[in-house]
Amino acid sequence: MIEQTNILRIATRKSALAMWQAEFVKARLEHFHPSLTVELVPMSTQGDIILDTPLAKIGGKGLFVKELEQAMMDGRADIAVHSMKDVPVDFPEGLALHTICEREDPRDAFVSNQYNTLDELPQGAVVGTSSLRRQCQIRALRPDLQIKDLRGNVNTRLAKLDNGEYDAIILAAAGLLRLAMPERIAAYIEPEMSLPANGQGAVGIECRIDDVRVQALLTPLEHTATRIRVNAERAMNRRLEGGCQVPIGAYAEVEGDTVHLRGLVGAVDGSEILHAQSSGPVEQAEQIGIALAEQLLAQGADKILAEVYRDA
Ligand SMILES: NCc1[nH]cc(CCC(=O)O)c1CC(=O)O
Repeated sequence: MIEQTNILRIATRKSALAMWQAEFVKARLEHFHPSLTVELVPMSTQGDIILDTPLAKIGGKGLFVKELEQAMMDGRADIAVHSMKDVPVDFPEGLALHTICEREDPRDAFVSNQYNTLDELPQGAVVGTSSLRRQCQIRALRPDLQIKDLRGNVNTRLAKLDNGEYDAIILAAAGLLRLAMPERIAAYIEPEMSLPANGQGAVGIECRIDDVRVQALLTPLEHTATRIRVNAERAMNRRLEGGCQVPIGAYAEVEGDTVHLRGLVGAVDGSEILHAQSSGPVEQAEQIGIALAEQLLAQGADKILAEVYRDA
């Protein structure tokens, strides 16, 4: 392949997990394009800087991507590597999600130094999570537990657990597996008990819409089944206006030519959780996501979400 420029710069957050994901994309790009030089451009985002306020109150997940997007718009970077879970449903003008890489384990993980499972936790135990989605599902399973906010990157959260501030914390299994800490996972929480967030475990790559050079370089990193699953999940979130931190779960699986999607909207206190599921041909992943959102809205999801936004 003839390349005018042989350098590609990756905008990334500085957290260990973000750096791992950027290094992973760098390695994949260098594997497919041996003559390409890939450089990382690490930066701090508002989401990394403001650590003392619950995410829902400071504007949600867009905070983790804005600085990276600005770097691409200014030409300081060519791509941004994101955890799909942290990517808002809409992109700024001139940027788009071009590539979705193969998904890691999408499940939530139960992490504790004393207890092996959620069931083993004694009455009133303190569980750390900053995710409304995890909070409402745990409250529904175990109304007696105390949920305490937990912010910071994966290592910060683990340090807070080790300090004794929590009896257990819930993290995405993907983050712990990528950071080579599988022994930290006391138990995987099955989707039936804690439906993952849309895109959890998948890495996505954003770039400028008009950058055909970079798009050609990215193409071999695309994973079709993951793309279908994440498209269905994100379409559901988008229809529910799940723009910021919300108690929404969305999880799709592909079986042959069929995509199965499960969705959930919950009241933060776990008092009410709406579930829905739907299946259809993979070519219609997004329509299935939208239809599922509409099923949830018809069950009253709009009222639950309006309450969440009012309290945030
Ligand atoms: N909210 C932060 C975040 N964004 C992505 C991951 C994990 C990795 C992934 O989902 O790909 C995490 C940590 C967590 O939820 O424990």
